[in-house]
Amino acid sequence: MNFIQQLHAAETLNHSLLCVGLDPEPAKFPGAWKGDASRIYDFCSAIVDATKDLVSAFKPQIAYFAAHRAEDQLERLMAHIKRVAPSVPVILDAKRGDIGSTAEQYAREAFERYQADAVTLSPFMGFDTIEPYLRYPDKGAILLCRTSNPGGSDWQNQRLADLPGQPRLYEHLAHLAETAWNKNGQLGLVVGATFPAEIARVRELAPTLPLLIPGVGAQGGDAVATVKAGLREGGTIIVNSSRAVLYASSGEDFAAAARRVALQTREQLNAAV
Ligand SMILES: O=c1ccn([C@@H]2O[C@H](COP(=O)(O)O)[C@@H](O)[C@H]2O)c(=O)[nH]1
Repeated sequence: MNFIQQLHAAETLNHSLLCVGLDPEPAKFPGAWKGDASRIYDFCSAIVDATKDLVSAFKPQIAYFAAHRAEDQLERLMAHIKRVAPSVPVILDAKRGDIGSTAEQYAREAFERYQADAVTLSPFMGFDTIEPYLRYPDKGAILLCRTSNPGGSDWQNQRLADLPGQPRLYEHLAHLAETAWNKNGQLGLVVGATFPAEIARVRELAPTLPLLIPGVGAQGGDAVATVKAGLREGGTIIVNSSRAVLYASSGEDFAAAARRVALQTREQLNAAV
């Protein structure tokens, strides 16, 4: 099964559009684990175990592991997810972007070292920096398009004066990703839940691509508006929530609390379909 097929299978199995983001911050860990980076695996695997039947994907963000020299724990976590939730695809949020020879190494890191099913990429350096990831035919490559942060507007909303109709940068990227760049149907796009109008515009330009949508929960994005703007027959959405789920409780009940928030979020998304 390729990434897109895996995603659809997990959506159906778990009746979910929710992706739980795995952004471990030891300073926020419960009880005796607080501040202890050697507990990153224990914390994240407990979250996985508590939510694995509620999600369409998991999304570990690599910086939260690398910052604590915890790449070995990320490897163990990826293996754990494959073992306990083999139907749930894992998106490695790495936002890589570099020349082709370096991109080949990043692709090996994501797909061979970590066994990710998809990876997030910055398309800023052009198609030759994306192509090495597409040599893994079963894997997904999800390109930053209209990001959830306010500063995303600095570049992504600028108009490209040389192109017919002067599209905005994010609009042109959405078009390329739906058409010329999507050689084997492996691409998806990142669009922030904080900008529902832009989600709708990206969906117009890229009717079939999966949209990874971070920004509900801690960033305040509207779950209902996200579903209305992004979900179409033939074009799914992967709605990510990280901190709101991970840190729903700072006590020993953190995994049960994470499950409650994941369940509520899944139901909110499903009610908007
Ligand atoms: O535009 C983007 C792209 C990626 N992210 C990532 O998603 C999560 C969001 O975490 P929350 O705690 O739910 O806010 C995080 O890993 C970001 O690096 C994003 O927020 N916006």
